[in-house]
Amino acid sequence: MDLQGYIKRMKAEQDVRSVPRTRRGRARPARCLERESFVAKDMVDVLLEIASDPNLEVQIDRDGIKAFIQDLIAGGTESSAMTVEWAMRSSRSPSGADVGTPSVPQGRVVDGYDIPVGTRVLVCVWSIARDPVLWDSPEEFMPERFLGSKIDVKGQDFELLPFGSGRRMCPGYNLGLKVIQVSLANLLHGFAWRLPDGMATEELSMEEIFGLSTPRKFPVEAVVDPKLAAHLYTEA
Ligand code: HEM
Repeated sequence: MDLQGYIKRMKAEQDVRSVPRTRRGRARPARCLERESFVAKDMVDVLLEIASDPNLEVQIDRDGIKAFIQDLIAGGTESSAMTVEWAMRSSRSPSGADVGTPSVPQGRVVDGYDIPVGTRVLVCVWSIARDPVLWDSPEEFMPERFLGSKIDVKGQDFELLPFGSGRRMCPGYNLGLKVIQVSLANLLHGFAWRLPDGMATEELSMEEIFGLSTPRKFPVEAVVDPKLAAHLYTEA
């Protein structure tokens, strides 16, 4: 199957995917999952087929395919999961967009510096996001600083680049933001969260460690109580 054929098939799949519903109008997760793995297997098949085509304008080899899939898995899971964990700070209702601290390096020519062609330039978005010239109390975790702010995370405001910018910007940013929003909404709507007895909010460590997605140094430990009727936690 060629790329066009694959895209057509994906679209047809999407149409089918929107159909299965429970009687209450909810999507049926089991059927969806089956289809997701089917689509993922298809994608790998198509990539392998493309890799063996000598006439392609831009060649992709098996290592390229592996890197691509690794990008999708790492980018599609850890980045969003880490953001949700950072956002789960007791007694606040933060949103995913509040906590963008990427550590994936990005390349740009730096204004005013003579960078020879071919130089690998890494922009440290970590320090830009903590620059006291740009941010008040940059070391403070203050999601509310973004309330009413015009700065967004879509690569246009260079003070905040959690998804990078330009043509190598994260292609999964929309999915990432939605996953974070839905995960947080469900966690906050479905459960009452508090710190373990005797622990004050200020004691919660905000230290981080170096990693692909800047994980917390210490995982959040919280006490969780259900807020909703029991059947709402098990219904498909
Ligand atoms: C909170 C969630 C996410 C964050 C913070 C994030 C962040 C980033 C960053 C900073 C880059 C590098 C951009 C650049 O070089 O300028 C990137 C690239 C990438 N991301 Fe994400 N990402 C997230 C979610 C996702 C998701 C959900 C997917 C896919 C399902 C994804 C797939 C990718 C891929 C394939 C690239 C490489 C793009 C390229 O090199 O052309 N990301 N991401």
